[in-house]
Amino acid sequence: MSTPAALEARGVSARLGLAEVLHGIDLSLASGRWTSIVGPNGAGKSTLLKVLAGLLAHGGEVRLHGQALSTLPGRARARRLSWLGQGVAGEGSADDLTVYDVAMLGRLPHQRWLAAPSAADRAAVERALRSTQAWDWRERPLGQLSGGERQRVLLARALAVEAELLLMDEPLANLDPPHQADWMRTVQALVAEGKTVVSVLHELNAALAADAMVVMAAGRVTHHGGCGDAATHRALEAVFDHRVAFHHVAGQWLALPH
Ligand SMILES: Nc1ncnc2c1ncn2[C@@H]1O[C@H](COP(=O)(O)OP(=O)(O)OP(=O)(O)O)[C@@H](O)[C@H]1O
Repeated sequence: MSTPAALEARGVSARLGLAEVLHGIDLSLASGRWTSIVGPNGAGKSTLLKVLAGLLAHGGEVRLHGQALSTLPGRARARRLSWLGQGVAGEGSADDLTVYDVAMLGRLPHQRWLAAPSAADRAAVERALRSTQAWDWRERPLGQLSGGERQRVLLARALAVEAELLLMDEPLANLDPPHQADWMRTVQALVAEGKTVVSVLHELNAALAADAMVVMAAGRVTHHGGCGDAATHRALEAVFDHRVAFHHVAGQWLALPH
């Protein structure tokens, strides 16, 4: 790639329980671009994203703009790298918090210990909640929201960090079509500002709108290339048992299952 790498994985392996689920992954993700990670269930996509975020013990090395992630102090890493995980309702201790306070959690890496939020923190939270159209619910507890509403609040929390790099695991889960389109516009705006976005996506058509795609199967990267490249489409066909076909419609690639 001609653009510099925001994130690099070198010889990365990872275990969950007794099983090794990532095997020798080498990857270089371009800065200022949106990369989608796709592959069948169990391929290791979420595990790889957690390793790239520094959230999971692993073999090998992950570098953020050339610096080993393991050498970055936690707060500095949390300011530079924002994480949106799979927010399953009822599993989080945040359910009793208001929407506003959940989004404010995204500002923790910017705040001094026990300090009250600054005007900049409050402005970032308001911007983030407004951009995901969650501002009107700011007084409601997270636990009382629908799945899609909750997802928009968790996205706002990730945006409120205002990090240079955003890692998102299935960000479109539970979102209705207009809010999926809004998410894509948000990502495009972030990339236009020079930020780097990496997202695990099951929705192939959304994933094909990215700048680049990482295809995974059985704990390995089988392909990394442009979303419009024939080689990328062949790699997707291979990992999905030749049950997807690609069509170029109205200026964009669509993948249809068959
Ligand atoms: N605690 C665990 N112990 C052992 N294996 C696990 C554990 N958790 C997950 N795995 C296995 O690790 C592999 C990778 O899981 P991962 O969640 O990274 O896959 P994924 O590509 O994100 O899948 P999906 O598309 O279904 O979300 C899977 O085969 C899964 O069964």
